[in-house]
Amino acid sequence: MTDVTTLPDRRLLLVHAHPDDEAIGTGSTMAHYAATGAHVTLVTCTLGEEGEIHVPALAQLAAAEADQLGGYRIGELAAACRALGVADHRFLGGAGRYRDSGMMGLATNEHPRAFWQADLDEAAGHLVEIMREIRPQVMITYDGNGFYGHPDHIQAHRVAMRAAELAGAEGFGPAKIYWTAMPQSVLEAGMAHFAGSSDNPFVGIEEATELPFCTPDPQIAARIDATDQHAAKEAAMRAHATQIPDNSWLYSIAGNFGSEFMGVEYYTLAVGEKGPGSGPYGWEDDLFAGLAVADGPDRSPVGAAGSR
Ligand SMILES: CC(=O)N[C@H]1[C@@H](O[C@@H]2[C@H](O)[C@H](O)[C@@H](O)[C@H](O)[C@H]2O)O[C@H](CO)[C@@H](O)[C@@H]1O
Ligand SMILES: [Zn+2]
Repeated sequence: MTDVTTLPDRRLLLVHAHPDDEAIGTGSTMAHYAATGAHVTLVTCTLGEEGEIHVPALAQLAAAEADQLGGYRIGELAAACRALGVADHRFLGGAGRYRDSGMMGLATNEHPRAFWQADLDEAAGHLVEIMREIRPQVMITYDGNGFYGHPDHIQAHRVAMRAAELAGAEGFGPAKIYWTAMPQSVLEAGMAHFAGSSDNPFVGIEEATELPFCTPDPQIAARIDATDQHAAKEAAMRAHATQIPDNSWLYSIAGNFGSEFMGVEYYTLAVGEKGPGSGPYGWEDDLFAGLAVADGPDRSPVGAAGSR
């Protein structure tokens, strides 16, 4: 059990569904806050047992074969966390407690240990104990649709929000809760890039507004430009080699539909007061903006110039 008085002033908790999500959606944000002295805790809810395998030599690890992909992805995730400079990583309920449910509608959703089948309060209880220990001021997870509708992402949202409610009732819930998002203007500028990516579950969609993860620009609360950390994010994504082949749609997502923007990540604010921001919609450039710890000694400016 960590003594919170020994931790840095700024403490960020991220709740993700599978090994790879942390890099794709929040890798630069994690690397930035780790590099500037905040304590970053990553909680991953499953081992990703049902994932595809884009490394031919590992094909027999698949769920329908040796069913060893989950264990292998523990190693990929450890390498990704090293690349991001994040040392505090936990699996929700311990490694292997909750199984990857597979894509929505598949029979794997019904597996008795599938995260999609988890008892909400039991799963949230594991996260409450991490919040009790770390006392994060800021939490990041997904919106109610899980960003793109995957059952484990939807469940991660539900569990994270329930845990924050329970922790809040005991006085140690996060003051600000953000959900990952992509602004409509960014998606519209990169649709051609997105349409040309591989293994894309949304292939054929031509209008950005038809993508489930499209958020109108005025609803975005924070734009974290950690472009100086884009190499760390790319290294973390490469660590997830079984999941993210070179031309994967996930590189489009990670790079905001344009690899030159790999270091910029966007969020809506679900809980808490938005702090000072800039631009036409007052986007924050720091997730701790408005909190007493925002001006801590280890704070360094985030939010380079940059148009997206
Ligand atoms: C980013 C993410 O959530 N990845 C999940 C997802 O992977 C997708 C899945 O394999 C699908 O079949 C592919 O078409 C798609 O390209 C993948 O992104 O779902 C997996 C199974 O639940 C999960 O292991 C993976 O981490
Ligand atoms: Zn995922």
